[in-house]
Amino acid sequence: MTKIPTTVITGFLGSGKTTLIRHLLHNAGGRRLAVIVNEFGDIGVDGDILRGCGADACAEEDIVELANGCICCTVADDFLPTMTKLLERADPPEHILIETSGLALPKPLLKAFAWPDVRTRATVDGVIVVIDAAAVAAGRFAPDEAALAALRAQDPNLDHETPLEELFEEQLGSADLVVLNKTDLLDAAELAAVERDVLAAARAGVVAMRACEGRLHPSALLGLGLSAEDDLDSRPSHHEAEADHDHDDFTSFVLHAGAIEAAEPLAARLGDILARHDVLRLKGVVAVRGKPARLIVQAVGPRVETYYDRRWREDESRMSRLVVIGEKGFARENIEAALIAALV
Ligand SMILES: Nc1nc2c(ncn2[C@@H]2O[C@H](COP(=O)(O)OP(=O)(O)OP(=O)(O)O)[C@@H](O)[C@H]2O)c(=O)[nH]1
Repeated sequence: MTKIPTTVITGFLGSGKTTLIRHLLHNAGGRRLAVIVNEFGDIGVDGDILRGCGADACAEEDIVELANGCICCTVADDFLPTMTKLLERADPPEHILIETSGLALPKPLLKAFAWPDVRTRATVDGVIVVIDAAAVAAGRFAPDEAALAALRAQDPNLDHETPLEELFEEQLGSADLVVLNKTDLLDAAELAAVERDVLAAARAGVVAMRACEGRLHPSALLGLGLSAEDDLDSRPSHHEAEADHDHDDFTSFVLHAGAIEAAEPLAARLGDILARHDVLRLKGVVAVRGKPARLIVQAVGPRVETYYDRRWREDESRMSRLVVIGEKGFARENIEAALIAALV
């Protein structure tokens, strides 16, 4: 039996995974694709955005959400049944894309491809790690050396890595191909420096492709034919010994609100809130009074983007909902209060 090639697309929160998949779906060249989308946070935004993009390569039912937590922790309960169902379809997809949550450790997912139900019918074509080149250049994944030195002076046994740095390394270490995304936000010298640092942290032989909004030709991303599930030992992991990794270092909440009066001031208001608080990611759907379409809100670090995607359906209630993700201990009450005040 021919195995269905499956591409795992991973990378930190907001690096551009959904954007890259949207581009793939619109340029699939007749190939029938299915997408499994996993998100951190209690509401699915990415699946909704992908379904809203209306690409021919992928019907709405071919986009499947795994919403019960990070894919690396729910492999047996969520991923395997979903994948098996997809593979058992009378008319299975020609290629499967899996978007992991931005906080996922890819290795437990790769290990699932060794399970008998999956192994005989699917193979990991390749692991693509999408990198927010601007966030790397801004030092978001690098430790604050001065602060760490001070902490270490108090406690010499201190773990030397921050949660962000560790996750970044873990994802990068699993890559077959690195997409250096958001190149529009950097100049040539900055980009070259990021590329050098990223490749130094990846496995030997891994190449980086530069991209803006994930716009790469599908032939560069799909059909790598690497059977990554047979090559797990070369992918280092901090969590090899942990059966269950519960993302203790990160947390999220969902904010529900009514329709807002006008879209224009929202981005600036959100930008202001994000400049004052340590939010890693904010995204969701906002209803604007009198507007027939949904306003999508996206923020990665302090950068905010808003755009209308599709019309509200008759059966949908026109409510706003935002998911907010940060490191554990972030000022949830203050952020929540500020967001409620901004969503008017
Ligand atoms: N400037 C710039 N923005 C980009 C680029 N690619 C994506 N973005 C924006 O970055 C934000 C996050 O993009 P997504 O594709 O949702 O990122 P993601 O990795 O799927 O996010 P999570 O699933 O939350 O981890 C959105 O506002 C995108 O429009 C790019 O190349 N340049």
